[in-house]
Amino acid sequence: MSLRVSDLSFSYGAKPALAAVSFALEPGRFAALLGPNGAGKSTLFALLTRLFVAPHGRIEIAGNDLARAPYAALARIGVVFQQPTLDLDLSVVQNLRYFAALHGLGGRGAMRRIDAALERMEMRERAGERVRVLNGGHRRRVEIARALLHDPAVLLLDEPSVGLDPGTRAALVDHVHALAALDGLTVLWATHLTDEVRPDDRLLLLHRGRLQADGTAHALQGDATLEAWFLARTRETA
Ligand SMILES: Nc1ncnc2c1ncn2[C@@H]1O[C@H](COP(=O)(O)OP(=O)(O)OP(=O)(O)O)[C@@H](O)[C@H]1O
Repeated sequence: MSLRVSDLSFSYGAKPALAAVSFALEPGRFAALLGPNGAGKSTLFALLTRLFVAPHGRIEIAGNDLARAPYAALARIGVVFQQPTLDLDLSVVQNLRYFAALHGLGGRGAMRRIDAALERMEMRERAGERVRVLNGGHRRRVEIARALLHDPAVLLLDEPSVGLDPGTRAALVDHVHALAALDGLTVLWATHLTDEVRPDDRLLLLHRGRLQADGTAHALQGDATLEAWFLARTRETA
């Protein structure tokens, strides 16, 4: 398994945010982490990236225990956070070189990886342009290329389509599906939008900090639309 989460719980003070969450993802899998606002998606990502340390439970990334071998585990994970973090005044390639250097990658080896990552995201011909002139979808693709530079086994994306128009969103979802299918990358894509989930995707439904459903999207939704299924499963009972 590329990513294994076992019995993970977390609270902000007295307020529980995640309760006994467990799942495992195999290589090449696109998994949608679907949940309404406040479900606990960002908290789960903060634990997976070790921004927070989980007091309960266990996380394994490509066979490395995040608590016992954090450097080995984090080296196998690529992350695209909800808030864009590119330097708008640097070119695409300068942004990527800076990040490569943070990972101890330099010289020709780094440039080869940068070329390959931009190629994977169909952004190679934009390498010399300032990020400021790129549209939102292309900026997101650069961020994904950056997250792939160190050749991770697992790619985490926290609501990466926020602020993009529907066509651009759909193209980005397609791109990342292709990465999982062609490169054997394990993808965990957090969203609250059901139209980003494909029928064959693994679907993890998170609501009020609990994993409420885990399976293939088409099997979970049955005869309902995914939107109707999602609303029924997450309707607040006051
Ligand atoms: N720093 C914090 N302090 C206290 N409570 C927090 C903090 N961050 C998140 N929470 C609470 O924890 C719960 C889970 O929040 P989280 O941000 O993980 O959800 P989410 O699914 O990512 O939502 P969103 O889509 O709005 O980002 C929510 O009830 C939220 O109010």
